[in-house]
Amino acid sequence: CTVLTRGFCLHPLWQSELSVSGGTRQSPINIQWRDSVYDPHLKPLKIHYDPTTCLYIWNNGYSFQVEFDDSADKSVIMGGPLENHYRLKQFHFHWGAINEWGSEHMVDSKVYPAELHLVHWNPVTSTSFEEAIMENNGLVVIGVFLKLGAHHAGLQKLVDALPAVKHKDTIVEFDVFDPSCLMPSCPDYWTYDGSLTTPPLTESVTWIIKKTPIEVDQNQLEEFRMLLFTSAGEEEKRMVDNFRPLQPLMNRTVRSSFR
Ligand SMILES: NS(=O)(=O)c1nccs1
Ligand SMILES: [Zn+2]
Repeated sequence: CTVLTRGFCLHPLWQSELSVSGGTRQSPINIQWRDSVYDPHLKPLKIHYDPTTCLYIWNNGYSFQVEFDDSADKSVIMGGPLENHYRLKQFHFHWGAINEWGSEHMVDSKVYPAELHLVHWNPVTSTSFEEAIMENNGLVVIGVFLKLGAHHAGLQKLVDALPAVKHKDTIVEFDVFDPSCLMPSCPDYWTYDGSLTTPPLTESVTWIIKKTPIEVDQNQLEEFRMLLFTSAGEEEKRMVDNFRPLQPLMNRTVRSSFR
């Protein structure tokens, strides 16, 4: 490991990708509450997820990901800063080796042990997720912070499936799950224009970061940390610290939906 930040080695995936050359709207960022601007025109976010669109969970070598059937407008979000509806494609998490770090975004330099990303694409301007990745504002990712606290019953169904996807490129069927159960009840969010935080790091994301974290317990976080970056038969490398370092805000303003 050649790059040390926060006292640990960066996963090779990000070592070479620390900053996309010429990037002006990279993610994640540190959200400075006092610099965010309340925008009264921001609407409440509307979320309608159909639990039967859930397909499977798989380990893609840097997180575990739950994939959805996005062939129709069944699991969609709209409102908020959005001009039209967006379809849910997948959700995944980023987390640390210990509870002291793990999230990608920060709030006033406060870091959380983990962060959930719900990834959506714009079916009005693109014909597929893969195409939307390359479109300006082709994607919307909702970020939800996880903090150490009470057991999260909704998350536990997901956690119970993780041993089946311990190794990279393993997959397990996972049907009927409603990710709305992972949303905090507080409607408040920040929003800003950014990028994917894993390759291809394209600057196509409208980020919506929920202000209030959800609570998960120690055992649930430790189950995340039992996953592996490595495939079966390879020398085991625990899947931890799979987050990208902070990127410069540059010429961007973070808007808030709340005063
Ligand atoms: N971590 S992220 O949600 O920005 C993402 N990267 C690639 C596909 S979705
Ligand atoms: Zn992510």
